[in-house]
Amino acid sequence: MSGLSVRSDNPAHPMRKRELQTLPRNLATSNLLREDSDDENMFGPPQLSNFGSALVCEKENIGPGRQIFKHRLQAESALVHKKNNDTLGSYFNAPGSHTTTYFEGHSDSTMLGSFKDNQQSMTTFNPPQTRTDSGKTYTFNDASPSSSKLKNLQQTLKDELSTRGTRRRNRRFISSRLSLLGPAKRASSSNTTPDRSAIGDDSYSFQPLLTNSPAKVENRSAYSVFHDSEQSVLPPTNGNKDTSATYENIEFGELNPYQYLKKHNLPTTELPNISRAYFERQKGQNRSVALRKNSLTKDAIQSRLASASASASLSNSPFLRQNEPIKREHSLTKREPRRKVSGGPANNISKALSSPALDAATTRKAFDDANDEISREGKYGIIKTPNNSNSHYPKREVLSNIDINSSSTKQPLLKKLKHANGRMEDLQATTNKEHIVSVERPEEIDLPRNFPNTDAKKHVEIVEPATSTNHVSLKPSTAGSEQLQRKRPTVCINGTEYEKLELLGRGGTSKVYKVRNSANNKVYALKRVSFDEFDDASLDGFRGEIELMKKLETKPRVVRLIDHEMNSGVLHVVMECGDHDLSQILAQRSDMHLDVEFVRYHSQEMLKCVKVVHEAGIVHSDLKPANFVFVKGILKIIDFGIANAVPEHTVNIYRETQFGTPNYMAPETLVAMNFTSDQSSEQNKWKVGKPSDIWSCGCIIYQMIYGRPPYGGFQGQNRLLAIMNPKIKIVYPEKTPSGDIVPKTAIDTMKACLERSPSERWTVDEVLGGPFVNPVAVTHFFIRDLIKNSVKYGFNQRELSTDRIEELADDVWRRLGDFRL
Ligand SMILES: Nc1ncnc2c1ncn2[C@@H]1O[C@H](COP(=O)(O)OP(=O)(O)OP(=O)(O)O)[C@@H](O)[C@H]1O
Repeated sequence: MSGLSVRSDNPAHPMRKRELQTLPRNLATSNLLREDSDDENMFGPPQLSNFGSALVCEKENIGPGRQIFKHRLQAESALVHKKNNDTLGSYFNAPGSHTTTYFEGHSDSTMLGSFKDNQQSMTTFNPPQTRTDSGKTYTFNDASPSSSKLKNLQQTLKDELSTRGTRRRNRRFISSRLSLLGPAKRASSSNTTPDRSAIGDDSYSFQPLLTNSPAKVENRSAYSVFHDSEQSVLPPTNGNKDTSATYENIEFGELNPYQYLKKHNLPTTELPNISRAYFERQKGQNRSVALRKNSLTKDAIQSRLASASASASLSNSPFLRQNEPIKREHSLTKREPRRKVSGGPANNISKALSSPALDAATTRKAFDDANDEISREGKYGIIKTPNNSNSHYPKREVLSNIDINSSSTKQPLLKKLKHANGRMEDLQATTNKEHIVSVERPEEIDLPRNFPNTDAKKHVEIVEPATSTNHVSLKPSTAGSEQLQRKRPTVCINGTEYEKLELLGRGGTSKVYKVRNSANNKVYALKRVSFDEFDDASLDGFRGEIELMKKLETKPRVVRLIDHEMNSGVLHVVMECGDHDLSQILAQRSDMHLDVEFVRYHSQEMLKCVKVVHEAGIVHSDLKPANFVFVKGILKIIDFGIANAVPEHTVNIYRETQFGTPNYMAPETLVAMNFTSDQSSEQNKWKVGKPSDIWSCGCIIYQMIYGRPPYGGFQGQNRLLAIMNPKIKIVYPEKTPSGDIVPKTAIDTMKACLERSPSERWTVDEVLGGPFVNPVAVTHFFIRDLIKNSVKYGFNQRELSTDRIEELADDVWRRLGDFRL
């Protein structure tokens, strides 16, 4: 069952037929058919019209218990938008819909829907089955004889609406174009409606365009005036509604629709039609091209496989592989608008290759232009006239004879060609997967023979020995390192080869290297001292150092001697290698705040080294931070260059030369030297002893706390004079330059080490056991117990001498040391 069913309360009413006959007229006069209605009105909510009014059910006509149905909107929408009667009918008369029962009085309806069998629908609106016009109610029934008329009416409405929509879109499109033209252009556009009489009737023909009604044809034909000479541009349509067919045979050439329109001075209203024809044609062409390219790509793959198996290197050239499967489609390139590229073929190539949006067409054009340039210049041979329009590019057999070495001037262009081909190959490799791009065969060029095998230049051997300049070995770094190793100097000491790795430091007469034993690959420090063979004093000094190191080689706090050799004015001493010396560590912390624990720990380590030397009866006499090195975390003493064995029970020894470092030298060593006028041999000797090393240790502790040695503020010889001058006292600020508080115990220790009188200085054991280096910790319990015992002791011993109190203090102190909290 289909169709619109309108039913009145009285189907036999005489007014019914008449009203039905007047209905189309009402529809025609409704706003739906208004000529000048715009799209918004057309497709928006329907306006109240006569027809719309007719859709309103009068309450009295519906009957008691029935609500007035005012869904004009739905009714009109249904009438306008439903395209077929089936849909329309199903909309109104679908099973279970509310229309049937509505008029049977068994259901109720609201604005949101109707009720049937007490079931409410919130989604389906009741259609306006009853409509009143001028107080009359119409009932549409499928069985009505006017059903066919209604169908026709619906069809007419639909046609009109679609036509009007198309017209509206055209107007919008054209008006936007016109707005771009500016007033003058718009005026001329509108002037494309010339007065026939004024122009001459014979020179113009009127072309009926988009229209459905004769009246519109007449009106619109006024906009379609063309000169005779342009008849072929826009052939007559003979009233054909589908105006796109009018433009089927138009030759656009390289023009786009708009250019075509402007060129032929067509009215802008025709632009949509021309565009439609233009794009329809493009669509067909694209489809055919895509099919052709797909087949070409398959050919290309097969060709590549074939060329890959070929032994000739030239046939493996990407340049040739690229061109082999190419078949030029002349019509295709003709269709594509070509860009004008300035700067010649070279620029074209570079632009094409440098373009981030490199595509097949760009690369192809660069390739073509390069070939064209080669051909024009004629440097590489005679250009053959293309045999046919589909063969414009050189054949691979011809290119195989090109000798790029025959002329140096040819190389840049050929390089460009190769480069372009490489890019084209990459491009094709990519596009082959997509089957959308074909690469065209370049124009045939007859080039000179002996074209070199360019692939041979690119050949890279991986494993073979280097026989050519292009050879690349897998082991360049290994070979390089071997060469470097060979270049490293080696020193042979007592038959053992040592390879010099780096310079660790240098002294007054020596250089110390980090070396590696070639036999066992162990790393050592090698001290190399140059001396005058005939300087007996120096020779004795070096021999004495070696002897001391041998004597102390078992001591863990002395750097271990490995080997030594002395000949030809050079002393080589191999010893265990340290990581950092103490001077490097102090320099690293120069900008840092005072760390008492750091000072305490390194003071301990240093004094332990000195203790070992002193216990061996040796005075180092040149202690300085640089002479202590950390070997695997243990501070060790080095450099016994001016050290001397101190005879047992001897406090001081005297040396004839002074090599010590002034910053850390004890005053007694300087006072004893010949800064006096007396040059006698006795006074010309340096007095050194164990207390001198303690002074040096005091200077190093002072530097660790205050950042510089005690007399570090003096420069040059003034420093020596200041050290010797007893009136110049060493200051011990309570705070460091950076404001850190210096512990009292640290100050006391420094004072004890830097006593001007050697006999008043603490020994190494005293410093090691001192409150700073070896602090004693007490607990609250210990203090409470101490007080308790003291009170008891005092109660019994009312009289206590100072000495007795001192004895008691020493006893407690000793016990605290043993207690070791
Ligand atoms: N065994 C070693 N391990 C690591 N580094 C060392 C070793 N021996 C010396 N050095 C480094 O080499 C530097 C110089 O060595 P050394 O102290 O023997 O020369 P020197 O005392 O300046 O000589 P001189 O006594 O002639 O002044 C040291 O400051 C130290 O940094």
